[in-house]
Amino acid sequence: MTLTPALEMTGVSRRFGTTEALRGLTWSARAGEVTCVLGPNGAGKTTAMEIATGLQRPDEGSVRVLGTDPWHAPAAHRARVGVMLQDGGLPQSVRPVRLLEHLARFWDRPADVDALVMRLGIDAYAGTTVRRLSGGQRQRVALAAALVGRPEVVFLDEPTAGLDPHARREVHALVRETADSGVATVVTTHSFEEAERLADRVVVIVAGRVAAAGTVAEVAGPQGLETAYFALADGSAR
Ligand SMILES: Nc1ncnc2c1ncn2[C@@H]1O[C@H](COP(=O)(O)OP(=O)(O)OP(=O)(O)O)[C@@H](O)[C@H]1O
Repeated sequence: MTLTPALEMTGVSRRFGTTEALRGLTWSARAGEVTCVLGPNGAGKTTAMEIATGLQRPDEGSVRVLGTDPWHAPAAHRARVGVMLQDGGLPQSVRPVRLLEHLARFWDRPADVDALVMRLGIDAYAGTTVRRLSGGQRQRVALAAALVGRPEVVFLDEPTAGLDPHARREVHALVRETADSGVATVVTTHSFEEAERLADRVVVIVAGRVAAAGTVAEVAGPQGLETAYFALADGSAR
């Protein structure tokens, strides 16, 4: 495990017209750890993920992922970063296994597609095009797509939203293993239970700023994560 964070965001601001989505956001994530990002709807979590993956440019502040500014990063950097965003962005008319095999060819040392497919239960609907999959099935394909390149840093935006309990358990195990293999694994979630179960570190974003960050025990304190979260979210008015 390295001491230099795999991700460092310092003083990042991002405006959309009059909306200040991020207001001096400062946080980091380390290799070999699951960092869970919590925060109310509209707090800026997705914007932070999109900036970290180079899809958006911050108006102010500094961003380093594996030591590189993601906005100006070359293809070789992007190959080291996996991302699963909300709404997936998957091509619609392809069958899932074919899609994953296609994606795997972009990398020198991809994950074993068959193993990933079995692991996430994608084999059960291998013959169905992405368009016809349920939300949860599509979610699992998007997760597999984020991991197939064996990234060093992975951003998973609400990877278990809408999943049934079995799929959620499998995703949790896969997220844990991914982090244990040395990957900096950043997971946004609205579930306290998920954060308590998965997170090595928690970052709570409220109104575009970090309201608290640390281990689950540090952020939760004696009253538990849920109570601490509501105190933070209610205490930081926009
Ligand atoms: N492209 C955009 N144009 C205008 N406003 C935007 C855009 N993207 C995000 N916003 C606004 O920025 C703020 C932060 O949005 P963001 O999606 O990052 O929040 P979030 O924490 O991911 O929310 P959720 O939990 O609902 O996914 C919101 O007020 C949102 O309306």
